[in-house]
Amino acid sequence: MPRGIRRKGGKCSKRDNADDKKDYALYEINKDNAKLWEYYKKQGIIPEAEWDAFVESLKTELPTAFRIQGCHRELDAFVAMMKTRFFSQIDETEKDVHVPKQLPWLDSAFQTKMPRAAVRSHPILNQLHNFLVTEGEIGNVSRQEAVSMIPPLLLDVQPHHKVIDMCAAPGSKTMQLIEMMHADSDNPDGIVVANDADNSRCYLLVRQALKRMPAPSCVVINEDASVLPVMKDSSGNTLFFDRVLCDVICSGDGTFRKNIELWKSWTPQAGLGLHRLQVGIARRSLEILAVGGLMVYSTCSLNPIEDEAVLAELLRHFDGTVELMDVSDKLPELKRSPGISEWKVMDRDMLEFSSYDEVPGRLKRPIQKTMFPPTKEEAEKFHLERSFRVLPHAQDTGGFFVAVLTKTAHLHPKTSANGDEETAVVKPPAAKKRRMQGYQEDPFVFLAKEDERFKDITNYYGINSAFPAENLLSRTKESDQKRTLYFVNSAVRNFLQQNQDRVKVINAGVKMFGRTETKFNDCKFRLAQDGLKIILPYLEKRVVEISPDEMNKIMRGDGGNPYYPREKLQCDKALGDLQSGSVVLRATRGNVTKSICAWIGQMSVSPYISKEERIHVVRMLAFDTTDLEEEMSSKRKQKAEKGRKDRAKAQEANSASEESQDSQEATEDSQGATESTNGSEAEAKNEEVKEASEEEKEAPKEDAVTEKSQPEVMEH
Ligand SMILES: C[S@@+](CC[C@H](N)C(=O)[O-])C[C@H]1O[C@@H](n2cnc3c(N)ncnc32)[C@H](O)[C@@H]1O
Repeated sequence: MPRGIRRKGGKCSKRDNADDKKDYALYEINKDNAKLWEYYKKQGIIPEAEWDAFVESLKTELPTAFRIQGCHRELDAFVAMMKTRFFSQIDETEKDVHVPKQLPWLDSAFQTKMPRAAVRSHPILNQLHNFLVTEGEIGNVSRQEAVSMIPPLLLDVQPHHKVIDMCAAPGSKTMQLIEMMHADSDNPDGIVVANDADNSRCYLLVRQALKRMPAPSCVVINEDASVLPVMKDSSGNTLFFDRVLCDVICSGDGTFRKNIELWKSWTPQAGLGLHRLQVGIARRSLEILAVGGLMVYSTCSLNPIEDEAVLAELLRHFDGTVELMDVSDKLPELKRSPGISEWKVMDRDMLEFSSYDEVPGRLKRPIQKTMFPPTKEEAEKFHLERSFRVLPHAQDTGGFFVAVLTKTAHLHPKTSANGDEETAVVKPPAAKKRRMQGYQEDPFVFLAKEDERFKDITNYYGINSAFPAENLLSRTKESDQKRTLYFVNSAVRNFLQQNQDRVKVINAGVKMFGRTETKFNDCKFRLAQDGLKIILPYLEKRVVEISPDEMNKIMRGDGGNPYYPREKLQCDKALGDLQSGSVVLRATRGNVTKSICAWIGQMSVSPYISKEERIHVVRMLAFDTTDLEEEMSSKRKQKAEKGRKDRAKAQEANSASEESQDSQEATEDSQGATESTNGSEAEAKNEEVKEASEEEKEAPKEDAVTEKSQPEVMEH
């Protein structure tokens, strides 16, 4: 099944996986596919001398790779702590035990082999594993394939750029784009638009990327990228992007090492069925690219039909206004193979055609003219050798294809009456817009200047006048005042104001103030940890410095009770004059400062952050967290076990209805690309219901009269 495609309803793929897993347990999977070997031998992509290494590598399990997200200020301290605390303790002389190695082309990323059995039997590997999971939950670590980190690195994203990620879910590259944009500031001027055609995968992106790394610069939209509507900039002109990431849906044959089910199913049809959509998405990407901007086209397929053939068709269509860039000097440590200008076109039965004229009528639809290699003259102009492949055996990774393109002029420039060339024309999509499905999102409503809510907030927290309050919004149809307030930067604000009726917006904004109802304070809004980094520089009240020791105590709670008695804390004096309610506690050790949202009552203090975040704070302030990690890991296991049992029960109950889907699913082939755009409405809705209930869980109880009524500590 093509990468990024989910079969209708998602049920079949889940059951297939379950069956596959059963199969793997009983039999060794046969890592062999005659068509695959024949196809790639004929393409000449792998030098003869490297063929055996290539085959061997595809058959070996992919190492685990992870990246330390660089947009938290303590990147260096974090990496140093990880090396001392874990890497230096690992004894490589033991069987199957490896120290993670830095990726040659990215200092903040590591790759290692961590077989389950070794993790189970070696405490230090177990601790490292728990650490990666905990830090992954709060966005400090991202588990991501090594090669998948390459495309954003070649986009050279700057803080002021307008960036769009055309096929973004589940969002690992979107996170990198955001991270680059936020390298120097928590509130940069640029925008990252993350788009995906699959509605439920948009919510997956929100959950996996933005919940972990909330960013005021990011907006998630749900459109078919090949027919993306024209969007407008703040002046009402066509919106062009400085950077476009086009990491398209593909057959995924670079992922054999990870997706072992591909061994059974792969045929050349996988690539043939996606070529047209890939061209469509990439063409639209170039149409909305600004002159002088960069676009990266990437796939995790080694197939030239999905790679060079798509590029050749783009270069043909854009007729000299678009060029492939020579990026051989970028990421110098990355071993790569240059793109090719000649390749073979074969049908699913391995029948080979040397030109489109040879293709019989019955195959003229699955095999398109644009799949064939360029003519000699075209090849000289196109420089397809500037694109590149990363072959799995070159650096023990997955396989990947990347090309960087730039635009030198608009294809259809529009000339104004006085003769000056205006920006260009981006035509509305040629194809009819597909009817998108999914949950009907509430609108994004910005706070009016005179809004009473913000007046209360300003007085209570001493927010200085430089804070851009006009960038606060709530999600509501009516003038419901009781809602969470989110913050976006000015670029996202302009985007929403101009485009929320043009494209389907799924998500934008960092939670900054949550509604709280207590009789004890004058402000009905508490600070939310997600938005703290942004608002902190503007807060003139309710920020309390405490010692690292006291921060450690508060994070751990008092014998498991999250409400830490004030009488046991030195900082009680510092808290003394403050009215009960939301505060920021700040502690510094060395060059690490940690600020967290908390709630102070008459008698106690409690942190208002997730468990993972509490462990992170304790760790970064140089305290041992082994006990906390172990406790968390055992809770995770219990939860997973319960989930497994619940799923098994549900599966039993559903088995009858699943049977009836079999025949329908058997007819699905690469048409799945179209179906992927439909998503699953029910799934999306479920997701939304889940989000809503999470929100409720977080909300403090109404009108408390006792200490107990303080907000519940979040447990994600
Ligand atoms: C390879 S995945 C993208 C992976 C993502 N860039 C990342 O790094 O996490 C391809 C994505 O394309 C989406 N997709 C498929 N057809 C699409 C279309 N016509 N327009 C936009 N997205 C599409 C799929 O839903 C899938 O999420």
